[in-house]
Formats: sequence, C-alpha cells, structure tokens
Amino acid sequence: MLLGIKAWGYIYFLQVEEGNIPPVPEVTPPPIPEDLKTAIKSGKVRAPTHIISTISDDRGEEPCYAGVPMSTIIERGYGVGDVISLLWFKRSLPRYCTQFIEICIMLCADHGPCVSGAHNSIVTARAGKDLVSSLVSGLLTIGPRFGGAIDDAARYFKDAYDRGLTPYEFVEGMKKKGIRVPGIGHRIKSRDNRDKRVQLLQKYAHTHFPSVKYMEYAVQVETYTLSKANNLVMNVDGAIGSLFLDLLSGSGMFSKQEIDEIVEIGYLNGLFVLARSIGLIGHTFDQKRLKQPLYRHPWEDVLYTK
Ligand SMILES: CC(=O)SCCNC(=O)CCNC(=O)[C@H](O)C(C)(C)COP(=O)(O)OP(=O)(O)OC[C@H]1O[C@@H](n2cnc3c(N)ncnc32)[C@H](O)[C@@H]1OP(=O)(O)O
Repeated sequence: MLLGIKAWGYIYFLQVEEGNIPPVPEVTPPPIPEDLKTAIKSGKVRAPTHIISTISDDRGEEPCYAGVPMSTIIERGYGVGDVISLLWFKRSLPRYCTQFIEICIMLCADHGPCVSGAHNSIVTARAGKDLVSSLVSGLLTIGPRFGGAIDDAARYFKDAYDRGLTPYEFVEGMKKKGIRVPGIGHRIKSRDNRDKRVQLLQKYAHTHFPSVKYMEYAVQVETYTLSKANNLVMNVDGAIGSLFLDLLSGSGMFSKQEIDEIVEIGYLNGLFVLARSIGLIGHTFDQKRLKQPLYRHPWEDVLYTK
C-alpha cells in the first residue's frame, strides 16, 4: 500500500507492506533558492507572522525578559518589581521604582475576607469550585468601586494637574459631569481613620522619589473633598494612581508620549489585579483547608420587600 507523509508542505509517498508501517523517515526541507536567501537577508522579503511579541523571547538557551536573560535576573538578585518593569514597561527601572512596585503589590495583596473580591472567592470556593474559578470570580469584582480606579485616578489627576486646574475647579467640574473623583472616597476610612496603606506609600515616595508633584496635587484635592464630607479621603487607588504618575514623570525613564500611552492604555489597574490575586488564592486555599460547606446567605440579613 502507499503511505502518504506530509512534511514541509509536500506529501511524500512510500510503498509499504500491509501491517508493516516503517518508522517515519527524517525528511529534510527543500533548499531555499539563493536569490530568495539574499532577499530575506536584505530585509526586502519578510514572511508574514500572525503574532508580534516584544517583551520576552523563549527561543535561546534560556528565556529572556525584555532582552535580559533569566540567569542575569537571578545573578543580579532582581525581584518581582524588576520582572514587572521588564515585562510591562520593557526596561530596567531604578531600584527605588521597582521597590515602589513591590510595595504596591504587598500592600494590595489582601484586605480581609469582607471586601468584594475575597467574598466572591470565598463563596465560590465553598461552592466546591476549583482554584481558577474561585480566583477569577474574585477578580471579576475589581472595577470602579473596588480596586479598579487606579487608572482613572491617574488619568483624571494628570489631566487636571497638567491643565493647571485648582482642586476646586477640578472637583466641581467632575461634579457637574456627574463623575465621582476616582481615587477619592472610602466605605470605612475617613479623616480621623486614615488608610495606613496610603500613608505608607506617601512616606516612601517622599523619601525616595525625586518629585511628588502629582501626589501633592491629589492631597490638595483630598483637602478640598474632605471639606465636603468626612469619608472623601484619598484611597489606595488614588495614592497609587498619583504616585505612579510621579514615578513615570520623575524617573526620567519615560518620554512624555510613553507616559500618555501608559495612562491611556491603563497599565495601573494591573498592579491591583496582580496583587489581589495573591490574597484571593489565599482565601480559596483557606476555605478548602477549613472544609467549609456551601455558603448560603441568611434570610434575616435580606430585606424582602415589594
Ligand atoms: C481599594 C479600593 O477599592 S478604593 C475605591 C476605589 N474607587 C474609587 O476611588 C472610585 C471613587 N469613589 C467612589 O466611588 C466611592 O467613594 C466609593 C465606592 C469608594 C465608596 O463609596 P460609598 O461608601 O458608597 O460612598 P457614599 O455612598 O457614602 O458616598 C456618599 C456621597 O459621597 C460623595 N462621594 C463619594 N465618593 C465620591 C467621590 N469619589 N467623588 C466625589 N464625591 C463622592 C457623593 O456625593 C456620594 O453621593 P452620591 O451617591 O449621590 O454620588
């Protein structure tokens, strides 16, 4: 019988005996014509690719992140902040920047079992679902009211500061548009019960950043919003959003165009998503370890009404 083998775009036929199929022979590709080789080398001809990737390369002996080999990352004692700066920002950032990224990750890793994300992960784990389902069910709560306001805080604070708006003009302008100021306001924190995470981030930036102009502007905005209501404090999203603007503009590592692109694309919510995944995974394991049964919300905690 004839056995057909497809390789390198050709079908090779072999005559074989019935029930005696030989091992697949090694097939060498047909030679590339010399003139085509020259054209490829000169860059005049490029086979179309379906994917373009610029952040990592796995083709050599060891994977590279933004051109930095894995062994260098280990030898130089790089941390998660360095890896994030290579894979997200495609450059090695100074230590004070990568440490700031790591502090953001650590401070946002968890915030107890009662917040939206953890609650969802706990309920999902207790429904017997697997790790990934429990994790994503928590992640899906991240949005404008919970952890997902960092990008908008950066966008609005940057726009207002760069346009020279006073805090009064900015806040009242937002009010007219019917938009809550992202990065301002908290369910339980207030003027007399500040968010420690915000204070820690501010302290770090004051000590290590060359400039904290955006954060100082956000503080002025907070001073104005606090004159309206006690709970309109700067929240952790506002602190990370404004301080990341300071990192981007003060480090000298990004052009103005790159900063605009980062803010427009919305890189910064990624910090919260990444950080909180650590806590959500922890809550999932916790529920499973504790062998918690299916969760059912108590009737008495629901107002049944018409
Ligand atoms: C880690 C985190 O998740 S931090 C939260 C990130 N989210 C944001 O920063 C988005 C902006 N902030 C908000 O939307 C809110 O302040 C929240 C969701 C954080 C807290 O909301 P709540 O506790 O429900 O606020 P509350 O209902 O008490 O607000 C009462 C009034 O305060 C005012 N207010 C609250 N937040 C803001 C704000 N950011 N800007 C302007 N006014 C505000 C509004 O007048 C609101 O009245 P409204 O419902 O008519 O708009």
